[in-house]
Parts: sequence; C-alpha cells; structure tokens
Amino acid sequence: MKNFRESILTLITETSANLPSDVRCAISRAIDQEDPASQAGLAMSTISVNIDMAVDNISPICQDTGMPTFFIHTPRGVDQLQMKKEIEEAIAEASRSGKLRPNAVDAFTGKNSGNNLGDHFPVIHFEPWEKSEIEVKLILKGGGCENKNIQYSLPMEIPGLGSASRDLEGVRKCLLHAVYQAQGQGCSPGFIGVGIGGDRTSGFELAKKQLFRRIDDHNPDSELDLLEQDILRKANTMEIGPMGFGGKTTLLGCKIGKSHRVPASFYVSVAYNCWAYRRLGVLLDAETGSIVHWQYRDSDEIKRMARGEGIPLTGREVVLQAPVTEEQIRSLKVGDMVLINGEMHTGRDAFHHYIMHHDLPEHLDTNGGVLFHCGPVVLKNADGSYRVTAAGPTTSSREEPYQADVIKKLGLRAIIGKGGMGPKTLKGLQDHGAVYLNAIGGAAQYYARCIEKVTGVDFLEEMGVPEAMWHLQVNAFPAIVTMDSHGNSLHSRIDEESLSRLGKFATESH
Ligand SMILES: O=C(O)C[C@H](O)C(=O)O
Ligand code: SF4
Repeated sequence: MKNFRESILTLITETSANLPSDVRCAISRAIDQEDPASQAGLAMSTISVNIDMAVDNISPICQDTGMPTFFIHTPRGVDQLQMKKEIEEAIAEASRSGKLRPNAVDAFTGKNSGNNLGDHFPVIHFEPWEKSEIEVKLILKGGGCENKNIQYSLPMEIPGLGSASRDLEGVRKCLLHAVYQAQGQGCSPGFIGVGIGGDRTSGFELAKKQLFRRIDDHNPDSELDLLEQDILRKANTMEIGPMGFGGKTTLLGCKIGKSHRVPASFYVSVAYNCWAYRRLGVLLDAETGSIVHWQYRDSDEIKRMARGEGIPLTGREVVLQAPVTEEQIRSLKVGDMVLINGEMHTGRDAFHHYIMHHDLPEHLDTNGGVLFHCGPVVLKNADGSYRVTAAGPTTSSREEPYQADVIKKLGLRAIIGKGGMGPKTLKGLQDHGAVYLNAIGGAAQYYARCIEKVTGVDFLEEMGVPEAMWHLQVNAFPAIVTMDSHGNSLHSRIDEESLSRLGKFATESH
C-alpha cells in the first residue's frame, strides 16, 4: 500500500482544516437564526469567518486538535501492524507541519512528546469487515468539549429536574441536563452523541460512535428518533446560546444509540462535541492505499460560511492599549466589546500551577498586562523566530482555583478566555481592578491573524508548546467583557436563567 501514509496525512489535514458538509449545513442554519447585532450573532459570524480562513490557510480550525481517534475497517489479509506504523508516521508529520498541535503529554508529568505520539496516543480501533476497501474514519475532538462529556447512572437525582428513573423520561432528563451543564464551555452550539446502556466503558464508546452518524440522518429506531428530535428542540429553548452568551442555538445535533446492559446498571453516557466538529472518513483501495471516496463530503456542500467581510464592528468598541490602566478597566461593563493592542501573554494550566509557587522570570513585567488562556499552534521560522498559526481561547474554568491569586501576584488587568469563571475570580476582579474577556472558542485562525509577532517565549522546554508562556504583540484583538470589576458576570446570569428553563422540563411529559 504505497500511498497509505500519504492518504492518512491528507485525511488528518482535511479533518483539521475543513469541516464536513453536514456540519457546515447545521452551523449555517445557526448563523441564520441568531440576530447579527447580538453577542450570539457576533459569535456565529466569528465562527463562520474562522471556518473559511481554516480552509484558505489549510490550517487547524481550532488550535486544539484533540486526541486523534481512528476507527478503521479492514478487509481480510491487510497488515494492521504496518498500517499502525504508517498512521503514526503521518501523525508525526502532521504535527511537524502544524496541521496538528503537539497534544500528547505524559499523564503525570505533563511532559509533551512533541509529535502527538505517546502511550495509547493516538487511539486506533481496528475492525474486520467483508468489503474489499479499507475504511478510515477520524475524529479530532478537543479537550474542552471532552471535559463536558458526562455519564449518568439511573436512577438518580438530576439538578434542576428531580428524580430520573430507568425509563425514557429518566433518559430525557439526563440529556437535557447534559446540555445544560456544558453551558458555553464546550464551545456551543454543540452536538451530543449518546449511549444508553452498556457498561461504563462501552457506554462512552457507543456515545462517541454516534458522533460518526451524519447530522441529517434518521435513527432507524423510531422511539430513539423521536427522542433525538425532542432533545434537540427542548435543548434550544434553554437559550444558553453560542459560547454561552444567550441566544437561540445551543444544540445542533443529538444522536442516540442503545446497547444491552446488565440488570444492575443503567448508564446514560453523553459525548459532547463543540461546533468545531472535525470528523471525516475515507475509503481506500486496499492494494494501493489511495483514496477512492470521501465520506461526509457532499458535492453540493456550502463552501463559504461567512455572510460578509470579517466580523461586523460597530465603531463603539473600546480600544485597550496594553499595559492597561486600572481606571480604564474599572470603566468597562459586561457587554462591552474591546479591541486589544500591544502585548499579551499566554498562560494556561501548567503556567497557573507553576506561578502559584514561583516568581516570574526577572525580564518580565506583567503589571497592567493581559493574560490569554490559550495553547497555540506555533511553528518555527528558518531564522529561529516563531509564528503562531492557530490561537483560540481555552476553557478558563480550569484556572478558577488560581486565577484571583495570579491576577494579584502578576498585576494583571485583563484575562482572556472562554466559558467564564467562578465566584472566586469574580471577587478577584473586583478587589484588584481587572476584567474577564471572552473570546470565541475554536476561532483559532481568526485570532492568529490578530497576532502580529511572537516577541518571546518562556517555559517552552519544560511545559511544551501549548502550555508555554508565549509573549505576543497583537493588533485589534476583539473580545467581549463578560465579567467586570463591579461584580457582574454574564456567565452566572445565563447559568441561572437556563437552569430555570431546564426546570420547566421537570414534570412535563413530552
Ligand atoms: O486545549 C485547548 O486549546 C482548548 C480546549 O479544547 C478547550 O476547549 O478548553
Ligand atoms: S477550544 Fe472549543 S472548539 Fe476548540 S476543541 Fe476546545 S471545545 Fe472545541
């Protein structure tokens, strides 16, 4: 199979950079549903521009290219060991060329292997079949939405919905709660794959496999088909909206499978996927390894997603020049849109953990600074300098235990992330005069374009590319104030409102 490795590299590149036809269709409907002048509309237009940019740049739609997971069907007689080896080579090559972010880190030390290879990384499932071609399906599902996966064990009490029994109503409650608990943190509008039954492991596997169904298909089981449609309709009445900003579209697809279970267990397993729903498949000639057919790619697909040029600015945006003054920060309110110029620093999980116990390197001054929760894709230029090729925000809530202290210690004035933070950070913003700014999750191409220059990097060796502290010079980097220095948080408001809407389904039979 002389072309197998090359075909896999093409599949990886295409999956990372070019969303499937059915996903494009679903997102397109969501764009049309939101008021372009609202925050939800702004999120959707940023998403649409980003999707087009990723295709044009042949670069990752989102900087988090996830844990590459392959499902492969092979005819009799193919050499699976050789296939595995060549898949690993293709993965390493895609990591070198920036189609994948180096994402494999040691479970304990966090040491990045640098090439997306590691213990059980990537995930490859082989299964035999009777057909003569090889089928390779790939999903690149990022960590933020993976963290929003959830498993219920019935019977149980579900927050906001009361008791859920081992029946259809109980399952319905689990699924509505699963969407509610993700809020905007898994980069809504999202999709859910659901596994009913099985055991804890096979339930999640079944859920993830549902994500390989086309969004526009119909479940052959009529009861499950009705349930899928009902969840989709009800979830969208919760008004969590794109990125959790409030709005009409929260969920774009719900696919449910069921397995037999043992009498003692009744699991409902939910795999949440962000809007950056990157999964594709190919059929390969088993002799040559060449691609003979693309799956999830329709000839009449929507090629361009953006409705206009760039994202619509109103002229009312507040320009923040870093370092920022406390006075300017205190004047900002939830809902304001800002454009940031000057220097910002990236910092995420490893950085927050480190800085709680250590000081910054002496050459750095972060007073009045902007910290971006981001693990970018970065490539090295021939002259030794770096360029950022994908850089969207990461889920901020993981830094909740540290953020208020880090703001104080480093003299920060603005945190950029996504999904919002909790009460401790909100108080920290009040006490120290800082704001939380929400960027649009997954819009990695869009934000990379705002980065004019990488001015330096710290902790690269120890923490690896995504976790290092990158120093960036940015121009007109847009973000929305969602937590201000006066105790207001859009996130807690949307959470409360959506919880009360969720509660309406507590007693209602469908
Ligand atoms: O790791 C990342 O870059 C982001 C992650 O997928 C997230 O959603 O938080
Ligand atoms: S940042 Fe958002 S869009 Fe990207 S992988 Fe994470 S959840 Fe998905």
